Amino acid sequence: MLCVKQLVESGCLTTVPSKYVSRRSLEYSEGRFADQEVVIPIIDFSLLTCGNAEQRSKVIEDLGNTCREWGFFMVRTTYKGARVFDLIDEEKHEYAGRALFEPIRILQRSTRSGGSIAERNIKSLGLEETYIENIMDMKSGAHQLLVINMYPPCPQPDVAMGLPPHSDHGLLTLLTQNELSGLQVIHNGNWVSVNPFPTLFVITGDHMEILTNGKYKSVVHRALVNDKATRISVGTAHGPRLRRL
Ligand SMILES: O=C(O)CCC(=O)C(=O)O
Ligand SMILES: [Fe+2]
Repeated sequence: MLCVKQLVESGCLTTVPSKYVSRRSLEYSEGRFADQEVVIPIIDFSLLTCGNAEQRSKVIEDLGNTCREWGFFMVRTTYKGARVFDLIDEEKHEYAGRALFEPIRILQRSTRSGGSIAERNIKSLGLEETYIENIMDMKSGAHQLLVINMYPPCPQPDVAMGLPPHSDHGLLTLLTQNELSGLQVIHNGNWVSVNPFPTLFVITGDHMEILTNGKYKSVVHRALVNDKATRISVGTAHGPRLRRL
């Protein structure tokens, strides 16, 4: 049996093989599609560094409200590496590791961004920014997972699922994608489509929900496929070391 990538590359895929037909309909019980377009919140992190005191505290307040209400938000940032799909080749090389076992720089940067977003999340609850770092002993090591998802075009997008509904473990996941949409999150019992956005999505994970006693929700999300072109998403999940849990 050919894998999905081989099937697509064979050029003769006209229907989805039964093995890949999603057993659950796209509108399965966990959520229905929202009746009207829902606007997903955008948090402007650049204001934390270049805004005035009032703007900075507004960002923290917005972040708290968003984590409580959504467990998901988009980040406006001036950091170029966040727009990895828009970089030209020379720029991409700046983020490459120089040696085989050197971590790719974009991941190191992503660790810092993940850490600082988690700190702000916690601050928005009125706790010390270092609260998670301290109780999870994250100075002595953290867990990071890099996931690269590729969704080739599918001739029958309504019968197949790219990634079934799930929540992410970890504190939060930073997600970026090429220009194609496909990600959906559950909001108020409805599936809401996340339209392409040129920077980062942040998904609150299970550890964040547990550490905040359920105040910040770990959001259920999924990825749909499309029949037009290959969609790629890159996610980095950040959390405490697994043996620390
Ligand atoms: O492809 C996407 O947009 C979702 C990816 C995802 O949820 C994951 O890797 O955990
Ligand atoms: Fe996920």
